[in-house]
Amino acid sequence: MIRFEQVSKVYPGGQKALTDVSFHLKQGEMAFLTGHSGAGKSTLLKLMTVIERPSAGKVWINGHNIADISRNQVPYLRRHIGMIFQNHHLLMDKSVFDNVALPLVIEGFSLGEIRKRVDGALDMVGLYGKDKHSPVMLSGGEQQRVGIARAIVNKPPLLLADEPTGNLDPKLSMDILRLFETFNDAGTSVLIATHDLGLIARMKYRTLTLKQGRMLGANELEPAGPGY
Ligand SMILES: Nc1ncnc2c1ncn2[C@@H]1O[C@H](COP(=O)(O)OP(=O)(O)OP(=O)(O)O)[C@@H](O)[C@H]1O
Repeated sequence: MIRFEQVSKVYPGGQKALTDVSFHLKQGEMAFLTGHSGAGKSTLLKLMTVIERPSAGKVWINGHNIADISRNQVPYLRRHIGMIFQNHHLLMDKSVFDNVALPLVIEGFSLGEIRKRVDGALDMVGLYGKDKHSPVMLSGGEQQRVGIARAIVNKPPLLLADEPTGNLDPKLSMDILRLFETFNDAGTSVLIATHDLGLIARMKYRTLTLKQGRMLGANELEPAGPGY
């Protein structure tokens, strides 16, 4: 699903963000990504979504080596990745429905199909019936769930979450994590970047730890087979 082979990233200006990072997130796996501030977590996520490209090494996403993907093809790759942000990036002047529908509108789905899928996604995150609300009328936890509904509405095989529980209390954070587990149980691969070590400790998932741009203890890769 995601495979990094000896990936390094040096930003223009010489700032080293990642050094020789190798790991593999298997299809259907759920894992945490953690590390101190500045350890390189966001850079890793930016490489997965091709916002940035590696300075050295290989990044494989859904079987594609991103070195082979032209700028025009990047949006097609991103359609297979649901991205969830800490501040959820909602459009506050649009309804909950419009926010969740956005990826489907971009993909050109019919209005009937959009209605069906948005209802389904809102149901999954426990917000069925709130489609006409404005996000400003919702609590922080509900807004975060709108962001999650938007990320899963086109059923991507991979979900990436960047500090998805950053602004939430422990109970709401746990609820969000349980939601990710539901998607994972249905076969979606999930990678969650978080500082919240308490949350990680309460769950049973593999934790990828970055320290000053290096991945701790995860550098043994099996040979790449088909489907990487
Ligand atoms: N666009 C950029 N240009 C130059 N340096 C950058 C850029 N983005 C990140 N860096 C540097 O790369 C290193 C890793 O940053 P990154 O944002 O990936 O860390 P992080 O683990 O996500 O941190 P945080 O938890 O604070 O968000 C840092 O030293 C940072 O200053």
